[in-house]
Amino acid sequence: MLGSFFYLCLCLASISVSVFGLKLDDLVVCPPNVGCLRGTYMKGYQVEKFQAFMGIPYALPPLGELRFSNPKVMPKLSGIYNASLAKSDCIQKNYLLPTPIIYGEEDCLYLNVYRPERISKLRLPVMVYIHGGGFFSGSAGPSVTGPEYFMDTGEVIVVTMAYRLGALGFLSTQDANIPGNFGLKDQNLALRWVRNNIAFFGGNPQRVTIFGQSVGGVSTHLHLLSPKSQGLFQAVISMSGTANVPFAVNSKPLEQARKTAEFCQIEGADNLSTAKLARALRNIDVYTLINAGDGLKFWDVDHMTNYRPVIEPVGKEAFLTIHPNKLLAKGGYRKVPWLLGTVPEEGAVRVVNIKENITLREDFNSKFDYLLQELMEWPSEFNAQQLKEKTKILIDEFFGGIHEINDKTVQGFLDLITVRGFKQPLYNAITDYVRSVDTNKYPFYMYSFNYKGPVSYASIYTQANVTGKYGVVHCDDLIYLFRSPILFPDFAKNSTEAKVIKTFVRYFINFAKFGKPQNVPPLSCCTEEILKSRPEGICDYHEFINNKQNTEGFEIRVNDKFPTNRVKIWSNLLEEMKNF
Ligand SMILES: COC(=O)/C=C(\C)CC/C=C(\C)CCC=C(C)C
Repeated sequence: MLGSFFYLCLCLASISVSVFGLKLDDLVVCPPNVGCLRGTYMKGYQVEKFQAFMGIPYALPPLGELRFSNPKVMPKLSGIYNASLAKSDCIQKNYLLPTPIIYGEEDCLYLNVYRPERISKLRLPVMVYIHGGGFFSGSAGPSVTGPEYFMDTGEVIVVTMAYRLGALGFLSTQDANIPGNFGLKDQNLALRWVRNNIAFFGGNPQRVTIFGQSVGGVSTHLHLLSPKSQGLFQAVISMSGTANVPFAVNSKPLEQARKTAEFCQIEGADNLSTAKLARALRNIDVYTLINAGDGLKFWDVDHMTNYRPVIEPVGKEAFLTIHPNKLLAKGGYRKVPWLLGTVPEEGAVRVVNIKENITLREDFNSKFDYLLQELMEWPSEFNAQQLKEKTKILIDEFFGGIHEINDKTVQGFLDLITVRGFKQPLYNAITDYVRSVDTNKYPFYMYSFNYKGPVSYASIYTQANVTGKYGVVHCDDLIYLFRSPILFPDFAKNSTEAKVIKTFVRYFINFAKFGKPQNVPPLSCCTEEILKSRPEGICDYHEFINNKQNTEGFEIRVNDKFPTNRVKIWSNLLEEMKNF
């Protein structure tokens, strides 16, 4: 009896402060290199409570000289740090909302750790979430990225982190003065924090899954490609974003840094040395800096994502030194269990507001060919004549030859952005993978979240309530993974949505635990031959879909349909994948 009492104390000593084996306080955790953190209890969605340690600093505040610098490890905290409150989001101008305003803080490099109330002696799998938001917006906080549904299971530890956004996260002079990729380096440092400290919360640092949505998905894929992130995780879930999307890499960062400086009224912005440019940009008021990003827009809020990851010169601290497309084509990255996710109407993230806002739509239609061409982000090697011809092919294919967004053509517009922005990159990422990796040894998995519920992000993207009108849109799968009390009301506990949450969260947790989906219909292994043999499809994937006929109201089935013909139209237009 006494023996097991001491054994229990020994286990608990690593996760909470103890004196002579007596726990002082469950809510105080003291990782030796971090210092002591006092967390709080939060209410679960189905369970009574779980523990939250929020606003933990993982890097020095990136202020003053540290603005546009690689993140620096946070020194050990003294005393007992109050980790019971979430910190502000990273300062951002959120172009995803119909009226973008600036909010948040420049001092924002904090992370949140959530764990079940009762921790077993077995270390729990850890799931680290990287939020999306186009590299210019998003939140790691519990009012948008609430961990309640994961905590209801009592089976995992969830970590969310904030990372620098927009110019502060991604502006670059492409040299040592402002190397860029700060947002990704922040994520990397947060992952290092998890590896070094999560055991003190009861987590298993050898069983870490990173998952992210949209540019969070892009980020997860980039971590898979970057040697800097080697050894920091054991599985990856990339939702609605891969490293080869057209908004993943900035091809002209220095030009953009100079333009930003010009819009900040910095004198001589276009010919200052990069050292002087960096000094001047470090001294600019943060609101002026963020508003300067508006000057980079060619129309309304487009391109939505201006500040992006960059290819850095080779160096000790570089995160990405080779273009992701090259790495993907060569298979030059680590092989860990990989789950890819998508939704049917990804393109709605931009299309809904253009269609619903009459002023915007009319303005778009008044310069339709020009704006459509610009939106497509063609590679710079095509000349004006080629672009004109390629745009015509798109208008014929997706708009039935009609040069206008209207009720008849809107679905075509939606399909166009969906395929160009998300599905063609997804298909290419898979093609590259099956070409270069033995998928019998290193399989990957895919899901499509098609469940149509009573709320939708479509109504967040525009002023009107358009839930359902555009189908299942970009971010809608998040509704069933994270509680977002500032965006959506809670679902009734006995609703179909509550069941979807339980099932979808379980799907993710099983992947984190076992490296593959469990207790769902099996998928056949994806090979190059299978992919090639399905001109109207893709390899098998799990589809989450409504089903009024069964008691659950939804089902998971195996599907293989994909807009492959349109993917190929794009691949031809981009002159990619000639031999596939
Ligand atoms: C939550 O959303 C995100 O993280 C991502 C974005 C806001 C980027 C959305 C990107 C587009 C609308 C552009 C798609 C790209 C082309 C059509 C070239």
